[in-house]
Amino acid sequence: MLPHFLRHPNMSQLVFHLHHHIVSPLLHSKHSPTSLYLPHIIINRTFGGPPGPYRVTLDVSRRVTQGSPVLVPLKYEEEQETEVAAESSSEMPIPLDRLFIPPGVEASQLNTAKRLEGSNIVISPYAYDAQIEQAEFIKSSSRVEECPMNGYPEFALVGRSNVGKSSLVNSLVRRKQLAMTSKKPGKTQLINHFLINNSWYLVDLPGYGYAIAPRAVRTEWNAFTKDYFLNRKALVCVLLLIDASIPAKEIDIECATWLGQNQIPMAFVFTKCDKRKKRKNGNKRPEENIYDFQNLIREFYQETPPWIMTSSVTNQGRDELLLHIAQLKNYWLTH
Ligand SMILES: Nc1nc2c(ncn2[C@@H]2O[C@H](COP(=O)(O)OP(=O)(O)OP(=O)(O)O)[C@@H](O)[C@H]2O)c(=O)[nH]1
Ligand SMILES: [Mg+2]
Repeated sequence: MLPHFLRHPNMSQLVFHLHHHIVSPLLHSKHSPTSLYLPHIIINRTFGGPPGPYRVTLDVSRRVTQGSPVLVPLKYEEEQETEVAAESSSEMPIPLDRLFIPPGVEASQLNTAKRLEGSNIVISPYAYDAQIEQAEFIKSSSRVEECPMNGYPEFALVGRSNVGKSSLVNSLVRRKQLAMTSKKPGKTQLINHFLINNSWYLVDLPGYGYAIAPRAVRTEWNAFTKDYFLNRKALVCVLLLIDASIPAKEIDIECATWLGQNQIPMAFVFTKCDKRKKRKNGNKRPEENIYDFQNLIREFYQETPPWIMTSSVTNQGRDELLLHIAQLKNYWLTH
């Protein structure tokens, strides 16, 4: 460990300084031909807290094989709990490298940026007009070619059968049964388009991993959804729903991995965060399941993906998810 102590007035200057005076020289110094050592920089500073001074530590012990992707070797850690205006007092601060920075946020804005409660999502200047005033069921389709073709931006809900996709649609639009829900998995078998505020679509997709469905149906689902994810031009973001009341299933990890490897814009929407099963039976809290899940999928994502906690019973995360949808949609419409 090589300790360095720097004083710097703002984060972007600090990062610039670190890269030019510390990271670059280290990367270009005497390394063996097959491997190099990436400095691992720890900056003790809470996101959203006051600017510097920062305590910077260089850890040159991480060996990275040449040819593997060079990740920006910066790690930010909290030194103390600093007051952060946007976060509720009960929430833990999130290190900067675990935050999702949406498009439209400049590096210089990071010092003052706020994040959505119950999520790792930073709020951008495009987070406006988020409320749903009008919601209308448009059609059910069984193939991508049958889906509406007017090019409105689209947000697709995907996830295991019974995870709560249709319930989330109803919670977002504040209607009891706009989307049909059921205790029995496999209720939604078609792609349902809901037109919101006459300007964008919320799409309820059939659930995956529906065990009772014949294998042929499941294979077809895979072919269909992959086609949809890869070729639907108006698809702004896939909302992958994961049940936070239980540990993630293998099929959830598979889906998350596939989306990450194919670089499909997505967000993890954790559902059923109101459900707290008894700990004495070995169950974990939603927060713990969410934490475990992220560790399982981290390596498949180049950048930290966005995640948000929701419940269709208490409507936790409803306004926050709508704000995230709005900031992506508004950016998409203007670029
Ligand atoms: N406690 C709790 N239960 C929920 C929540 N969301 C959904 N459920 C319940 O989970 C069950 C399945 O919900 P659906 O919304 O039909 O699930 P789905 O993902 O649309 O399922 P398919 O259409 O079969 O793919 C229902 O019994 C819901 O009442 C939630 O946030 N909290
Ligand atoms: Mg459904």
